[in-house]
Amino acid sequence: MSYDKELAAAKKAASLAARLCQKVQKVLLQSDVQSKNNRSPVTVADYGSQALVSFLLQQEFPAGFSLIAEEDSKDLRKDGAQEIVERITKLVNDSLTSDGSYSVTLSTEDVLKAIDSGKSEGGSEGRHWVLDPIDGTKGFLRGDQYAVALALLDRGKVVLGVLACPNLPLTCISGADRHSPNNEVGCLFFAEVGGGTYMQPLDGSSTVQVSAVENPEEASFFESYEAAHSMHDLSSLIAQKLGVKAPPVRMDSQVKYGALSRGDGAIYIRLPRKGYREKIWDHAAGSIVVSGMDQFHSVCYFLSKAGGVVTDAAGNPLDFSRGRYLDLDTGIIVTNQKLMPSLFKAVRESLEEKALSL
Ligand SMILES: Nc1ncnc2c1ncn2[C@@H]1O[C@H](COP(=O)(O)O)[C@@H](OP(=O)(O)O)[C@H]1O
Ligand SMILES: [Mg+2]
Repeated sequence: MSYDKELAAAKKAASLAARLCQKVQKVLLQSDVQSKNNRSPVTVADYGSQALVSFLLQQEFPAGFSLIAEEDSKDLRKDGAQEIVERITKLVNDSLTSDGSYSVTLSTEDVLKAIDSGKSEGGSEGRHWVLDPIDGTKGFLRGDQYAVALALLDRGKVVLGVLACPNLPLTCISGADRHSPNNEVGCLFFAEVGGGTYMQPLDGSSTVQVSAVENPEEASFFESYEAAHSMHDLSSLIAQKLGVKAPPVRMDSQVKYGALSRGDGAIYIRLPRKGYREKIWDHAAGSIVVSGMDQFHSVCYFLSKAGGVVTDAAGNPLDFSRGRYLDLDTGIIVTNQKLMPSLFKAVRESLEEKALSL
């Protein structure tokens, strides 16, 4: 089955949302940033991105539309939030107008409704879109990396994924190529089941060929920038056992999956503390961008030769069919098939050494 129409719509929606985010990141107002009740930050760009993607996908695929997305409009419907809702609405309408192919103007209520369309519970039946409107909000606020991450599930499996990464350089971010004179940023990664993974500039249309990591021992490994999101001491022990020489590359969001898919690194280790529940929108698009690659279509020589794998820390594939959460007891490991056995050995030994269980 082909998902070409869905992929084209997803690329367009994620690109437009990324443009909205770039605009906000450039001139971030204090009032643009709010705090959710779990105390994590949320911005007008998170809401605007979700409203925009939700609206565009619903226009395109109205029948049985289902979206699982991170944000909801609860805080925006509270007293005193009118001004921020108007700001979000203007951002969404400006983005639609800037594209030229839409002649609609959304009301504030349309925008709130579009945000709330993301409340689906997902599951193993039917099709569900999965959206993180800004993955890496903390990175976004720091002026660092973030991604608009959009995927489609069909009967519980990820069948396409798009990662819009506005601040990721077009060329390799680690190793010898790091000092490339080309400092253009903005990448769009996309993958469709059976179709391979591609990357193109966010504001262009030609595919780019990126450099490849050839020696796994020299390859960088990736982890979260935020120490609260992943145990850095444990991943450093794992890397040491593997003999990885390069220091870890710490970055926010699923940009890590995108960068890994093109060979900027060979390993991504994510080891949250016990009790944290991973959400499907934080991994759906990234996982297919890495694992959707094959020898003929991938932009990445190193991973494509070996094949990208995304599993939990015990080596099981991630299960996206169980609703909004991944419900893993363990962390997430991303690598290629060749490195898998030695990496999992190092993971097991390190967990034992730190007296942590899988
Ligand atoms: N304590 C925690 N442990 C693990 N992940 C966490 C966390 N708190 C937040 N996160 C998730 O980490 C995501 C960012 O990923 P990364 O750690 O790779 O930069 C956040 O996405 P949002 O920014 O969309 O909220 C959030 O979902
Ligand atoms: Mg988010």
